[in-house]
Formats: sequence, structure tokens, C-alpha cells
Amino acid sequence: MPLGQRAGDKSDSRYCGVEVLDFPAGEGLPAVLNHSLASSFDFILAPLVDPNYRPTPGAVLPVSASDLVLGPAQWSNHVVGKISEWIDLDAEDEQLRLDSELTLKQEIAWASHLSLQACVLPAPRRSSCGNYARVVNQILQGLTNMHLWLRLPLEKSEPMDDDLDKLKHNNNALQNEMVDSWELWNSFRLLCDHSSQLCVALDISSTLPSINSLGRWFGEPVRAAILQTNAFLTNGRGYPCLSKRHQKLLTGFFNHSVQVILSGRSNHNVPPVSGGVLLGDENHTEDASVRHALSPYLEYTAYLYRRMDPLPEQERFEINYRDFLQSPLQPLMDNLEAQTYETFEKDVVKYTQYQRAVAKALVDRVPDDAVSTTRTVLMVVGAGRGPLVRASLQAAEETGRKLKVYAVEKNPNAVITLHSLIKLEGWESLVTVISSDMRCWDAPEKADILVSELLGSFGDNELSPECLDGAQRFLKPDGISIPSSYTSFIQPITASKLHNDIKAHKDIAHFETAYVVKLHRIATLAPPQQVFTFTHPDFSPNVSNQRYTKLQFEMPPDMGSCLVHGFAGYFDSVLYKDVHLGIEPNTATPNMFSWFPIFFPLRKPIYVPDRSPIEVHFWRCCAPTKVWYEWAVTAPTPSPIHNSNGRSYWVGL
Ligand SMILES: C[S@@+](CC[C@H](N)C(=O)[O-])C[C@H]1O[C@@H](n2cnc3c(N)ncnc32)[C@H](O)[C@@H]1O
Repeated sequence: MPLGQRAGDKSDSRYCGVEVLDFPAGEGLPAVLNHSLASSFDFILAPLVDPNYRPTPGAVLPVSASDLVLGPAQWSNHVVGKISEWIDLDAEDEQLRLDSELTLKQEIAWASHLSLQACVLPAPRRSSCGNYARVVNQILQGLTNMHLWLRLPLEKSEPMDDDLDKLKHNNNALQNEMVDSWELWNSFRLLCDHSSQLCVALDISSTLPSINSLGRWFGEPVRAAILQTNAFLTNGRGYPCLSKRHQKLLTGFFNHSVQVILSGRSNHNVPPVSGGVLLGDENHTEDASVRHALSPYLEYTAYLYRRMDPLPEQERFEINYRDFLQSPLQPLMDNLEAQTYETFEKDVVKYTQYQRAVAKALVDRVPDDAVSTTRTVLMVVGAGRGPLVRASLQAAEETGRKLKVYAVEKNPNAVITLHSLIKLEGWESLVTVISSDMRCWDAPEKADILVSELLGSFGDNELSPECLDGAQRFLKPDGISIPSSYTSFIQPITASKLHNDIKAHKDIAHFETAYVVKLHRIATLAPPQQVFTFTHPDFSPNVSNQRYTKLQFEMPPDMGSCLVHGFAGYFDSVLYKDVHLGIEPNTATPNMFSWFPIFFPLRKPIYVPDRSPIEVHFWRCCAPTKVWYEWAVTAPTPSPIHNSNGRSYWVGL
């Protein structure tokens, strides 16, 4: 039974499992599964084979239960396979290594036969696990649907078997020799070439590493958080509860579709909470006489799940866009469709900001004593279907200023809509529609105010600079451009899902393309930094829109190493004076949904060792018919220069 219903959120984190440590005497897997399901768990993590089994020629695999005992739906929906924990593929002992390889392959073959969705691989026993990864990699080549979850402790783990000797001789080395489980994961997945079927199950116990170190996991394919009973504290009434840090981590996991699996022996033998979150359910049928030992922990986990705030309406609307890569729009080269305009026009916040900016500009431009004698000429360039015309007229009404508006639009279809809007609203005496590209329009008079919204997720990536360079010909020398400037930002991120989705195309071009994407399963590794700024108008001679910026990002000192899959990009725009609009996370305009971030991928993810800075270069390149970005990393290790000459991705002029 799911932990709860959260409106709009259908992610797997609703389901909670329980790890089967051993089968009670006389009870096999079917009985344990039934008991767990009856106790409101959704699935079990259970051994598929007798843990005492060692391969012997001719022996039949001693399975926990066969496919005659449980039906296919039960196996596939309610059982995650636990691969035998004794296997040690990097042991010194060759026989142990060979037995381990054979057993691992037999167990996975059996799990595939049962159509399980996933199997948990035991945690590597050593920091060097090349042979383990080799065998898993072989298995991954042959898997169709099943996923493998590599089990790892969520802590700067205890030294591994082969590190112990070193430590005995040098106590001071202890701190440095501690193995960061993320490092283990990283080398394992690199050896398995970023297989999209290799995921992570994190064991959570009582101690947690720093927030920055934990944060890295949100960009990794973590599928399960195995929450140990020893991670729980005891509240005043004797019931299990979690520390604030554990609660926050769990909420983070719930928000990232990570399932909880409870594990360990019960340390809290308490009766059900009356009216408790699970027992309070109408169709709950738990029999108190056979109460599951981990029920109190499940009840607390469900309480944390249900306590989360509902997803805001906007998030619910955008849920299907999470981590979905889209090509950026090219409104200059292409003509947008009605549906796209309609989506833009729903963003009330964006137009409110524009209205505020125009109102302030009008008041600055026309003093109160000149209101009756002055008519301001305002040109909306790239008017689309007219929302900025409306916002400008409303600003005029609000400030009591007189306005003459030109609505310039190059999309002939949007121009038709503009004409009907003006007729419908009775704006014929106020607004003139111009069907033209702003770069070549011969304006009959000069404008006091030029209003445009030609901004992409990265600010200048829809070629606002090139368009406004053309349009400023008809702006008065002291005229105002709204926006007056915009700046792009980037920050390095871990984004294994995005990397795998791009990799699936099996070409370089997709790794040299920028994508618009609602980033979700990512880890941001350092604060965003400014890339390029454009200011309007700019009447200085020989204005160039080419840009080059070199940036250095320092990761937090307590984070540990990380893998950078690419850069998240944003923009912020000053519309007029203190009125701004943008998506840069630190200053993002609340409740505005017109822009998702942009993502610049790296062909080969870059490993950044603990406390090493990453050095990045971004170029904006211009040619007569196109504009494009090139990007590269030079430290800690160089990447190829991406998108040389705009060979894979460019924006048409
Ligand atoms: C991002 S849309 C914004 C439309 C509208 N202002 C809004 O906020 O809904 C940009 C509009 O500018 C138009 N556009 C782009 N480049 C242009 C150019 N050089 N001259 C005229 N219109 C242009 C596009 O056709 C599109 O309608």
C-alpha cells in the first residue's frame, strides 16, 4: 500500500519496501512476502538463493521460491532480488573469485527468468573492484529490462578489507584513507561505461556525511534508500523517529523518486499509534497478532511522506517535463505556432513585470506636468500575438500617459492575429501593426521606448542582440530599451540521466547541442556565475556580439570529488531600473514559467577531484548567417572543444 497520495506525484517514491534478512524457521519467501504486503509494505528485497549455496558441478540452484509458487505479477511487482552477499569478485583467492562470478551470473539469470524489475548487487568489498565491474558489465550487455542497483553505504565509509593493513601501520592516514562511497560508485559506473541499467541503492545508517557531500547523489541514478533501523532515534513516547538531517534527506529522496526500503532488526517494540497514518486507512487489514517487526518504522516513514507539502500547481503542470530534453526554439529563423504563443501568454508574471517596467519608463520619460501635451512613441518589436502591446497600454492607463504604439512582427501568421486583436479590443487609433523584420523596417518616426521579449533560456540565445542592433536604428538617441540588459549564467552539474539520454543517440552532434530542460534529477556543484552580458541600446561604433568568457568554479570543500556531465544555463534580465525578470536560481522571478533552464552537455563527463577547481570556457561566435556557442573545459582535465564552427548546433540569423 503506497505511503500516501500526493496530488500530481505518481513517482515510485510512494512505494516502501522491506529487506528480508533471513527467512524465519518454517517460513519461505511466499509467506514472508504475504506478511509484508499484509503489513502495508509494497515490496520485499529478498535473497533469491540459499545464502549457503556455493557452486558445485551438477547442483540445482537452491532458489528461495520458484515461479510455480509465486505468479509472474507477484515476482515482478513485489520482489526485488538480493544477490548473495558473500560474493567477492576481487578476492585474492581465485576459487572464491570464480565461485562468485558463477553465482552472480546464475542468480541474475534466475532473476531475469522471473522478470524481476531490479536486483540489488552487494556493496563492493574493496576500493578496487575492477573484476566485479567487469562481470557486471558483461551481465549488463545481456539484460533487457531488469536494472541492477549497486548497494553502497551513504557515508564516508569504513576502510575496506585491503586498506586495513595500510592503516595499521599509519594511524594518521586514517582520515585520508577513508573511502568515499561516491568514489566507488564513480569508478564502477565508469568501468561499466555509464550503463543506464546500472543504478544505486544507498544504505542509510545513523551517521550522515555533510550536506554538500550528500547533494552529489541527487544527480546520480539512486533508486533506493535502504534505511537501517539503527538510523532511527526514539521519541519521548518510545516510538522511532529520525533526526532533522535524516528527515531532510528522506524528503529529498521522496522528491527525486527514490524508494525507501526499511532494513535491520527492530529496536522499537511498540504498539500501533492509534489513528496512525497507515492504520487510519479504511481498507487497512493489519492483524495486530502478526504485526510486522518493522511496522513502527513504516508508520513513521509514511508520516514523513504525508507530511510533505503538496506539489505546487506549477510543479504539477511541469512534472512531465522533468529532465526531458527539448531543442531550444528558434523564433527568428522559424515561425512560432499559435499553441506556442498561447503557452507564453499564460505567464501572467512575465507580463506583469513588463507592465511595471513600461510604467516606470513612462513616468521617467513624461513628467506629470507634460502628461496632457506629450504622446510617447512605444514600439513593441517581436510583438507576437500582442501581449506586450496589452501590457504597454495598461501601463499607459495606469500612469495616465498618452501612448502611440507600433507592433512590429515578422511572423505573418501572428500578424493576422494581431490585426484581429486590435479590432476586437478597439485599439485602432492607438496601435499600428507592422508586418516586417525589425532589422529591415524603415520606421516613419523614432521611438521613445522599444519593448521586446526575444530572450531565450540563456538570454541571448534567441538572438535578441542581433535583432535589437537592427531595431535601435529607430530608437531616439535618449530612448529606452526594455529590456535594458540581460546576462547569462552557468553552473556545473551532475546529471547522469541527461547524459544517458544524450548518449542513446550514439553520435557526437547530440553532445554538442544545447537543450532546454526542466532540470530535476541533478546535483548543482557550485553557485552559478555570469557568462555574457548585452546592454541596449548600444550606439557605440563597431559593436560586436562575439563574446568569450573563462570561468573557474570552486566546489565546496566538504563535498568530495564529483563528476560533471555539463553546465546548467540561466539568464537574468534588467527590464528597466529595478524591474528584472529571470531564471537564475538565486534571483529567479517567482511563479514565472516561460523558461526552463538550458543544458550544455559534455561529450565525456569530467571527473573533478576533491577540492580541485574546474575551469570552463564559453564562446559566442557570429557569422553572417548564424550564431553559435562553443564550450570546453581545461581543468582539471581538458575536454574537446564542443561544437567547433557550430557544426552541431547553431541559431539561424
Ligand atoms: C519569444 S516571442 C515573444 C512574443 C510576444 N512578445 C510575447 O511575449 O508573447 C518573440 C517574437 O518575436 C518575433 N521576432 C523574432 N525576431 C524578429 C525580428 N527580427 N523581427 C520581427 N519579429 C521578430 C517572433 O516571430 C516572435 O513572435
